[in-house]
Amino acid sequence: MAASQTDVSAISDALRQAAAQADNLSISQLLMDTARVQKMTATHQKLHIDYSRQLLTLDTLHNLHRLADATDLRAHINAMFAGEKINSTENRAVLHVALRAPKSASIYVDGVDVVPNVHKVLTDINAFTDKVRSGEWLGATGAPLTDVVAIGIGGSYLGPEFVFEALRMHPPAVKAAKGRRLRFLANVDPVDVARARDGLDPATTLIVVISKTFTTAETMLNARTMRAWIVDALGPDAVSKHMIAVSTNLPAVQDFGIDPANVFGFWDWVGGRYSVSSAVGVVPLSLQYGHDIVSEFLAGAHDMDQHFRSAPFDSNMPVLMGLVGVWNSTFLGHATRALLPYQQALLKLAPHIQQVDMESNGKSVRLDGSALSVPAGPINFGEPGTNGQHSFYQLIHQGRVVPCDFVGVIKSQVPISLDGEPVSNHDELMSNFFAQPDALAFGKSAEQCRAEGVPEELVPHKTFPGNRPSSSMLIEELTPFTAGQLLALFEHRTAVEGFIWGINSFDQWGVELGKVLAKGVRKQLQMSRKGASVSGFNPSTSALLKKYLAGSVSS
Ligand SMILES: O=P(O)(O)OC[C@H]1O[C@H](O)[C@H](O)[C@@H](O)[C@@H]1O
Repeated sequence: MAASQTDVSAISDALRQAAAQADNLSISQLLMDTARVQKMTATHQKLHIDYSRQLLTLDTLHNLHRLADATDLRAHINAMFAGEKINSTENRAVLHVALRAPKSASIYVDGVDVVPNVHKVLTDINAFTDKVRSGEWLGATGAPLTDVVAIGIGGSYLGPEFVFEALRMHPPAVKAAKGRRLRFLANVDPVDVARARDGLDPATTLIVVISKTFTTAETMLNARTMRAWIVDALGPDAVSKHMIAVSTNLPAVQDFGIDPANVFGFWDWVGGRYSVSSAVGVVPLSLQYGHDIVSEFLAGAHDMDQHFRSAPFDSNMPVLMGLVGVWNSTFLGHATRALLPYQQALLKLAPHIQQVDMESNGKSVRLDGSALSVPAGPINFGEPGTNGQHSFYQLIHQGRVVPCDFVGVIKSQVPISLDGEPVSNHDELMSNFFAQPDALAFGKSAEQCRAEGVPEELVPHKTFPGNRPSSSMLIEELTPFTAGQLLALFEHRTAVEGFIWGINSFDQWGVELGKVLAKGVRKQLQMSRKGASVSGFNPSTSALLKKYLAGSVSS
């Protein structure tokens, strides 16, 4: 994939020049150009995005598209879908798209079509989860397993929780989940263990241990803790009825003592943060909602995969969002971006996308190991609106500039209209969704404040600079299908940005060092609990450890 370096440099120079002059642009004026506004939208089925509030002229947009071409974006996308080993530091393919491909598709890795294996696992999951849900699979006491604790962390937790929450109040999902509970246990903190099993009875609980590697320290300790909870209550033989696993490491699962017949596999070409469409998400979500709902979710993700793969770039949602991201991050120099869903069901979207994006693109070197002049991916954060408005929006209106992605839903999953109220609850929510992007874009001048009679000494405090970029996305309805589309859309935005930056978005070496250092601390704590003194750490860590071991901050 030989991108033309000359073209990339020339186009980047043009974009840098445009960025240097961006202060002279006014979003409020750009918004008066109807043709531009129409051009800066894209609709795909029940999703619509409007990025006309970006500090972006049509000329600059054109140059961003040229940058995509010069960096061979199309070839990178094709290579990903073709199963090429684009995760070069781990020599792996990147094929989460294969997890939602239809049976009729063929995708080869090392000469093997992976699609039949994907569908074999899905069929096995459907058979197992049907048995649990119907009461054919019973616990050790003969009671049905109505509750599930899904143990896993990072990619083995965040995606499944996002989908679980997105569908919790979706009426068909509510019906399908009747009488069932799904809890997640991610943190190794004993408080999280207590929260996960609070009110649950081992006799009616199924534990799903989810770990790609089956070596993650937190997950393994939580698995042992929950196994002890089952064994203490029901005896050792109960484990085979009450514990199942999802992993790529079958020997380790067997060593742990889970029946190999109750393990659902996936593959090294599924990155942890891209694994919600694998057994990682499908097992807990099917236990809760049944496989029809999960199939719709996978179909939605597949639909977005197809759109990403085949739509022309000027109407390709993930590509357009990625180009906007590159513009804001690399050229305008914004270090952060906010994801602001005006939809409580999407409360776990931002936490999930934080991992998808920051673990993928939080890199400082290119694929060839050479240093980037500026780090690649931005800091992502977010909260549902309107909650965020009462929390951090002060900063995004009058403090630092944070490009925002607003997400709104047209039809509520559960509409409420109170007699006597001027608007429905959902209209109230959405009034804020429509108002905030304009508040950011237009701001409020000192003159406007004065015209309103604001006392002169308060004018600087009540002025809003405006000219703050955002995009607004509308989803017709939040369903399993659109939740799948949304997930894949954000996954692919991250890939687009990474491809243009020339980095490997699919490894995560940056998480290793802390894990290694924790081993030394763990050993020290173990020895110190038997009387050994603290040694081998720097003065700061030694002092902190001594206080911890002494149980007091004053020692
Ligand atoms: O699924 P596991 O192997 O337990 O890994 C869980 C998580 O831990 C790792 O540290 C990585 O940062 C994540 O990408 C991964 O999803």
